[in-house]
Amino acid sequence: MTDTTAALHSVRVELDARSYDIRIGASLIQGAGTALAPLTSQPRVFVLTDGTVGGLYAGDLEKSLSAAGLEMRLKAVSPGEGAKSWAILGEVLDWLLSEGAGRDDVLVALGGGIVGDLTGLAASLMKRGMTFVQMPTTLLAQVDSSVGGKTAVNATQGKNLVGAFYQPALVLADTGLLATLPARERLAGYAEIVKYALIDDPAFFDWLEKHGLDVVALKQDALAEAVAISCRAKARIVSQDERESGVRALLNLGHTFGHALEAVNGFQSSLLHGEAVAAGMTLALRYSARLGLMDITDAGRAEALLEKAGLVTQLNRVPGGPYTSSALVEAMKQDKKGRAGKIPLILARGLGKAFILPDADLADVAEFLEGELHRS
Ligand SMILES: NC(=O)c1ccc[n+]([C@@H]2O[C@H](COP(=O)([O-])OP(=O)(O)OC[C@H]3O[C@@H](n4cnc5c(N)ncnc54)[C@H](O)[C@@H]3O)[C@@H](O)[C@H]2O)c1
Ligand SMILES: O=C(O)C(=O)C[C@@H](O)[C@H](O)[C@H](O)COP(=O)(O)O
Ligand SMILES: [Zn+2]
Repeated sequence: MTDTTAALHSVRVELDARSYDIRIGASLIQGAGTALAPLTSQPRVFVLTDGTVGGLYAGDLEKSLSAAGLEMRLKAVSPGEGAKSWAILGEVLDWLLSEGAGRDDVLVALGGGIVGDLTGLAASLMKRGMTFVQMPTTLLAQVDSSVGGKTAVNATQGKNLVGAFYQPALVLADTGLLATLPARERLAGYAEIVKYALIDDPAFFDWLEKHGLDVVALKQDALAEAVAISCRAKARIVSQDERESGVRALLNLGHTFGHALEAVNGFQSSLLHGEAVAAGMTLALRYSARLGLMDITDAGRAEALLEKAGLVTQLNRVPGGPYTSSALVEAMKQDKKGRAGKIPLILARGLGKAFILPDADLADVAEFLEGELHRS
């Protein structure tokens, strides 16, 4: 019999005692029980999901857990960024406490980045840390949010402002689950894939120019390749700088602008995180060109790659808003990377040549954004 649960790719995140594997492949959910059993001494596994993902996949997960002698205890939150809130985090912790969960229990995030960020933070807080497993079900979560241990909820003041670094013990990325993902969500994940190419992998950028649409169309070979390349890139950076004191900030390319767009939009579903990052990366590259750091035609090549897939890159066409340069710059000041009044920006000296500018001139950024808001 063919082993449909075999991982196609396995990527190791090296973090001393907190090292873990990312397994990537189709049908991994069928072997989830076998993969999780060694992580717990308890006969049950706690699973947090959202209503949509739970409706689609909680049954498959339960079957697999049950075949491994594990009972599933499930909670579903409402889909959407609103779940990354204090109120919902409190509900999740109340649920775990009322179920008697302990440090030796496993808490699984079955869902996209929203469920993953919320679940990871709950796992870090429960009795100061219970075992946490990521089962990412969106493209974005498989290439980015399930890896690296950033967990958070949002605040009215800004994105991800309350959180912790808390690594999972295992990531099971079943690429088969992406078959039900809406097209718009696929594109949001694609934006974070393009990010890795723009950070430090020009060969991957060239590959995406040829095969990017196959990734978005979920053609299995291209998809598995792109997920594995992305996870390797993220694992390499996280292994060097787990808590973002240096090089990890590169993973924030496009995010200072992107998070500002999300905050001004009020975290509504009219603007997804990945959509904000696509526009944010374009702004970062165009601002780099304005500073004379990179060629505007290279910034245009990156913009064309994103646009060809269907992502909106021009600030004046970004959904949500209204966005003003002053509101965006105010929101940028909440960036967690800021120190002593300085706001760093991730900029680029070319495609695949991102770097950290430690102290952005926000008056100049405001003038730049004003121009972008009127770009034709
Ligand atoms: N921790 C990190 O390092 C990190 C990295 C990137 C993004 N993030 C965060 O991740 C969040 C965005 O995550 P996301 O884009 O995965 O969004 P998401 O979690 O909202 O999922 C997207 C939508 O798709 C649905 N869905 C999920 N999987 C599905 C499937 N297989 N089939 C059908 N529908 C499915 C969900 O119900 C949801 O409505 C943001 O809050 C962002 O800040 C965190
Ligand atoms: O893992 C990282 O580091 C990232 O920056 C990945 C980003 O794609 C992600 O959106 C992350 O949540 C942003 O973190 P933040 O610290 O800027 O809130
Ligand atoms: Zn992101």
